[in-house]
Amino acid sequence: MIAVEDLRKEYGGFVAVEGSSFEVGDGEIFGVVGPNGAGKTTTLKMLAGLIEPTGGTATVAGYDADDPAMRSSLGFLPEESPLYEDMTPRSYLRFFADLYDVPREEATRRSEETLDRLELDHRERRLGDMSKGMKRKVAIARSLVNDPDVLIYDEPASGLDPLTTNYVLEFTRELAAAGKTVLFSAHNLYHVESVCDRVIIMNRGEIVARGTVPEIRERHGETTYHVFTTVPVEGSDRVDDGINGVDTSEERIDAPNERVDTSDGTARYRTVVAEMAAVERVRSEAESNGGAVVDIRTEEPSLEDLFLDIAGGPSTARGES
Ligand SMILES: Nc1ncnc2c1ncn2[C@@H]1O[C@H](COP(=O)(O)OP(=O)(O)OP(=O)(O)O)[C@@H](O)[C@H]1O
Repeated sequence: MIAVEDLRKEYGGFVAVEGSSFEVGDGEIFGVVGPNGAGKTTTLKMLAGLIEPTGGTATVAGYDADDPAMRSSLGFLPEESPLYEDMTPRSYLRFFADLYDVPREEATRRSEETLDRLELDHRERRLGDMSKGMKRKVAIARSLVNDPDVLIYDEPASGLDPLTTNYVLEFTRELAAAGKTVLFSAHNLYHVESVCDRVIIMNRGEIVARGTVPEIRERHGETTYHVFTTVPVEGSDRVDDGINGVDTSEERIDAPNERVDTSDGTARYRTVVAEMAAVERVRSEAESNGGAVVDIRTEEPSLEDLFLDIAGGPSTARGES
């Protein structure tokens, strides 16, 4: 597991991470998200023992993060992971297994299993001749050669096509299901939402939101109602009442839709509102225009929406000019 308490990193007078505290349990996938410069990589590198914190503590798999003994329990996948171009996936993985003193047979079995799971062919091809996606798979396999308890993955799916991305996300879920602790950072918030049990949102070096996505949604988000009517709803002033800044623009729905599409090609109109009271105003206005409400759907904000709301301000860290 991972335990972080009041972690801080200063570069000169510049505060890159401050007051960061969180815990990640065994079998949990924990997301670290935030805009550029929020302090994500700095946090991950402190946990991987690659940079020294200015303050606070970080424990990884029961070791202080700066204890070299911790490395044997950690699989770190940095955002950029240059590989030795003249090696093949097999020789490269063997090389790292040797560094960790993994017995040869065990290392071969483990590496082949991971490469099978990630569907990496051409295991004797020169790494320098492989695509970016193939190299990423080799880097992921490398993070597992020592069978670590804790995985720290920075943008694991970066540069991968959608199919391979799905393999990697599914694979990450399997690692957690097998009891590994996974810290996962990615800019693609749909990936984060689909794999992470809990997340923290960082901005300017600090954690500004935390919890499961539904918890964050409850605290910071707003459900919106999409009201479909048979007639345009005029008088947006009236409709706007109590809408709390949500986009209320009416939009003709031309695209086919299970319920909205009608066999006689009748148009439907959608109004987006933020409260049930506003739905009723749309209904009465439609009825007074000779129409009716034909459908109401609720839409919950995605992690992406929440992120933009919470961390949408300038991403400059404090102390930066
Ligand atoms: N070695 C360094 N010296 C000085 N400042 C640094 C150093 N490394 C990082 N920083 C600064 O610390 C802040 C946090 O950087 P960090 O790389 O942790 O952000 P991030 O959230 O990972 O961003 P990104 O999404 O762009 O990768 C940034 O403002 C960055 O410029």
